[in-house]
Amino acid sequence: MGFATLLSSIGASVATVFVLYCAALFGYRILLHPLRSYPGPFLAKLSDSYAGFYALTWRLHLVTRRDHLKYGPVMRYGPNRLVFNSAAAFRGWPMPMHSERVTKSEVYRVTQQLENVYNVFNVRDRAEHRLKRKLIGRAVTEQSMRSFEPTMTAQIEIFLRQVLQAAQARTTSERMVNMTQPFKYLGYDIVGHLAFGYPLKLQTDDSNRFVVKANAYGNFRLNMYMQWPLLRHLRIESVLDLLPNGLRVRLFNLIETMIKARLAQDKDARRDLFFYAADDFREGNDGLRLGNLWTEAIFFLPAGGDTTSTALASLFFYLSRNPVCYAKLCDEIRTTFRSGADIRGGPQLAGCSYLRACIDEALRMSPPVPGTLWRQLAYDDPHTEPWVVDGHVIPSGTEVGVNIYALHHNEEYFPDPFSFKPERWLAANDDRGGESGKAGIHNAFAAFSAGPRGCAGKAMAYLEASLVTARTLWYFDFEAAPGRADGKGARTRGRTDGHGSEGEFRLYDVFISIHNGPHLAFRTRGDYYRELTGGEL
Ligand code: HEM
Repeated sequence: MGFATLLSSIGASVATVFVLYCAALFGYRILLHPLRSYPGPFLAKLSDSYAGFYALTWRLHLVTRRDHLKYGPVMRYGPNRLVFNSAAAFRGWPMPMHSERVTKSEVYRVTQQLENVYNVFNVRDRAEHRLKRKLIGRAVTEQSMRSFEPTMTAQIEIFLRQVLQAAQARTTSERMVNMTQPFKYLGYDIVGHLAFGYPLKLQTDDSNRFVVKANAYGNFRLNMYMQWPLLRHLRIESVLDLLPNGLRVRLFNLIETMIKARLAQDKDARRDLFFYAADDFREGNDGLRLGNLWTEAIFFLPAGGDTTSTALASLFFYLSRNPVCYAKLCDEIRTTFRSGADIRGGPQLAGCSYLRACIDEALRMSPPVPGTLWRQLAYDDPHTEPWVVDGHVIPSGTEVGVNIYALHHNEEYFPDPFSFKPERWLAANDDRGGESGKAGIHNAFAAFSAGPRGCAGKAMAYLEASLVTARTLWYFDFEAAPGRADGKGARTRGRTDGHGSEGEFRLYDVFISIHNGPHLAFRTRGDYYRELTGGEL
């Protein structure tokens, strides 16, 4: 037998074995698998490539909602995955009897850089998580926020002075601002101070602005891995690391600079994340990089920098398209406070119930984390009774999730889901127990997730969003910039997985949301703005 013949017969045997393996695997998944009777897209039952493909196109949140409309409230969305679209399923896992039994699923491991180094976001061991959460949580408690507020306010004032510049510009195009950028820069500047007391200065200098793009690419890659874990073996990041001056390399260098700058100061120099966590989070065996502090920083910066800016961009979008809501909110802010400087965290700001309702409604319609957060029964769960989610007994090894975007647009909880209606959050104040009442819709509000793995920075997010919105409306008026479509045209002709309506702020899902716009035109309100310029015109 010639060499070529030998080679081709080996090739044919390998191909046959592969085809038989796939046939057996797919046959098992369709005919014998414990999830076989659940409805769902056929390809998703065979392989995670279905979700992986839509993650690649940034539309997985839209497609998941569309599929729920077709297949119902529980569907098989991967060989071992079930996704639910009900408040009962969402509230089910943080219920006391469940919370100790459930943890983040295996897929979060794809976000680890080293096998045994975890951060608060991806750690799966519950005892280890409790410890990390306690340390990280200290930096973002309501009490810590009170001492951090002056730093946050100083950054917000930079933002407001830039808005003033735009409002006073001569030409229409200069007066128009694409709000995605200033909100991203503000978000990162604030979280840079909160993490390591570090002035990232994205608002005033473009040297570090690449972090926004670097984190968006990083999240996109990780989201792909989370949806289609097989892709992880491609190790794209190793290739990216070879690119001199690539975004990932620059991001890592910047984080190293931030940590080193903070290490050079006294621990007590400021009340930042480092202050609270430095004694427990040390350098790794390989030095600073990949140590605990490093891995926490890699997560903390986008967690705090990207999310709140999405909440603000979508809120400003909806306010600029809903004049009645805009007027009501202005009235609340402008009658509650006596000056812009008077707008601070505390009972008065917390008492602005319409403001809070507007923020919640924006978070509902355009959630900064729009996807499915996968959970699994903890590997060391000592209980013998089954894990039940919304009446379904979950077979062992199954990953379960609720898609935040789909739940937030579920008409059962949010009638007319593509309309911006802050009133829905106020309407049922007297009907706390009722299904359609406040308690009912709060149960289906998942923007911050819930339970022990819910967002640690929720208090900070509300403070930041409230201060920015209230102070902007104190000094300025704004409207949608003429000639800019923003949300319009979101429906793609012939496609059924487009965004729901023309009035929706378009988000793209890369685990966090990315977006563009809204484009707004600002006007100063009377001469209140002089407070920002020290009295100068
Ligand atoms: C509107 C703004 C925000 C939204 C919508 C949001 C949403 C979320 C969500 C959905 C999770 C759960 C992720 C998962 O299960 O995989 C989460 C986790 C987390 N968030 Fe936020 N977040 C926001 C702002 C912030 C801020 C400002 C910080 C801190 C500076 C922060 C810190 C964290 C941390 C530390 C976790 C991990 C919690 C844990 O696993 O124990 N977040 N966030």
